[in-house]
Amino acid sequence: MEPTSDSGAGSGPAPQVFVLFGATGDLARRKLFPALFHLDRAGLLPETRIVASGQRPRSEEDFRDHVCRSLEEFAPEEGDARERREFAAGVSYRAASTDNGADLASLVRRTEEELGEDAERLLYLSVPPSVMEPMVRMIAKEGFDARARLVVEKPFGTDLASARELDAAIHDVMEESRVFRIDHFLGKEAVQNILTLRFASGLFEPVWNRHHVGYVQIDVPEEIGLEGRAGFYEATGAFKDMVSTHLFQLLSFVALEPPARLTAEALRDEKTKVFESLRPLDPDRVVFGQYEGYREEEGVDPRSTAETFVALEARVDNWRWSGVPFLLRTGKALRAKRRTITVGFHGPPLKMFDLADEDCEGVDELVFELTDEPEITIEVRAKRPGPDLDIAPARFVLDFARSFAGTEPLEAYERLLLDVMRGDPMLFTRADGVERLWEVCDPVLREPPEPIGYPQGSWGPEQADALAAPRGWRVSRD
Ligand SMILES: NC(=O)C1=CN([C@@H]2O[C@H](COP(=O)(O)OP(=O)(O)OC[C@H]3O[C@@H](n4cnc5c(N)ncnc54)[C@H](OP(=O)(O)O)[C@@H]3O)[C@@H](O)[C@H]2O)C=CC1
Ligand SMILES: O=C1O[C@H](COP(=O)(O)O)[C@@H](O)[C@H](O)[C@H]1O
Repeated sequence: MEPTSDSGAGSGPAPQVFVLFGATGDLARRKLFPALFHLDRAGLLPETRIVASGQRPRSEEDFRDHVCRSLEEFAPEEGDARERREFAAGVSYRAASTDNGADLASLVRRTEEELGEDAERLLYLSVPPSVMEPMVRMIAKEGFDARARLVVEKPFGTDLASARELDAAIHDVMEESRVFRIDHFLGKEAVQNILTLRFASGLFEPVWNRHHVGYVQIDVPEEIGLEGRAGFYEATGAFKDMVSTHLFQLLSFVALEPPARLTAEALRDEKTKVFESLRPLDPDRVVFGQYEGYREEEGVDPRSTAETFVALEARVDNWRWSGVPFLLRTGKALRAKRRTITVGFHGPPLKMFDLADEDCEGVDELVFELTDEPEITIEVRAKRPGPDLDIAPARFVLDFARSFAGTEPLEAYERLLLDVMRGDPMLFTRADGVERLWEVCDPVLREPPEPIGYPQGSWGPEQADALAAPRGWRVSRD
């Protein structure tokens, strides 16, 4: 997707000093180093020096080994051992804390001088929510902010008050146009296809409303459990980790009105209007769960009430969506990993064929699978080949492989890192939208439901199925 005007995107990005706070963490090893490595090998990365930082001192050699191991584990298909070592050799490491970043700051200045005077500084905050605001203050104190772009990882505070404090701290040191609040789900190819399908063709928009759509489901079950992130997860939980962030961002792409122009501000204005129209959540329409065995995980409080599963119903109170339930679900240690958006259309108004009553109630579903190689299908009914008029479910499949042979999709972080370097904020979230989302979530934060236990490998607590009645969760039906 190419922005048309106010995004600030230029030609090729300038050389970058990429300062990664939280470089010893899970996100860095799982996604960020593999993304940078891939961009580098694909020739898409401008000349870049990575300056990595965690709170504990480590030797540079030790950290480079850590980078190589991360690449081996999370990008096994990419390059060979020599290329991994060469990439890691370009990474430097300095410890920094929220109180002291002096060593790191002087390394960044030296690196910048080596890279030349047109070098740009990119500060990436991949640290837990509790550390964000003090880290921003430290960055200001050490003078890191000069000419920098700042990338802030979700969840952007943990409630309305803390989000406002974080924004205030950021705006003390940097203007909003330099701030990139990253939600990597918006970098996924299939998510951008929601916009193209809706607005680059005339087929869907006329039926994209309450008259034709019966429900929307945004369903992101995960098979993985804690993956050693107890510290982060105990303080954050599934609701703030996934729902108030990724799942609501996806909802905004499904629900937004056509922007007047394809510019970053016009698109983000429309997203914010969706958030403004969201009804504050009703805790009676929210189910929390916790997988059995969670309390025995290393680092978890044996009496923890952290939720590892959330299912809820959201309502967008505007003329387009009035009466249409938006059902959101996510959780850890579930039966399958999926990231699926389903738009369920009303069935035919009259029973012409010999179908059961429930089959007339909306099996026409448009399904987006948010995989790196996007999959978009439409579930309808068709005649089963043969002598009788047998009706059976069948699907249209968007044939990306044939339509776009020879092209390679970018993984979400790859795409978004490039966007930051190009100065294009279109796929990043804005402070007003984030603050409104915390208002919408406030009733649940104040009155969180008691998490209900569920077996690992299941679809979560049964109580979540009632939310999606009568048809149930599409992903559980597959
Ligand atoms: N993990 C994931 O899959 C995803 C995570 N995110 C977001 O990324 C961010 C980081 O998450 P994740 O990597 O999982 O978290 P981790 O807990 O795995 O890592 C946290 C990182 O922050 C550093 N850190 C913690 N406290 C301090 C401090 N007081 N001063 C300096 N550094 C500190 C840690 O350093 P040290 O190791 O030295 O303690 C570590 O490098 C979060 O905002 C999360 O929401 C977003 C998308 C996906
Ligand atoms: O932000 C997060 O996202 C991941 C899921 O991302 P995906 O791209 O692998 O689907 C989730 O596992 C993690 O808990 C969360 O912090």
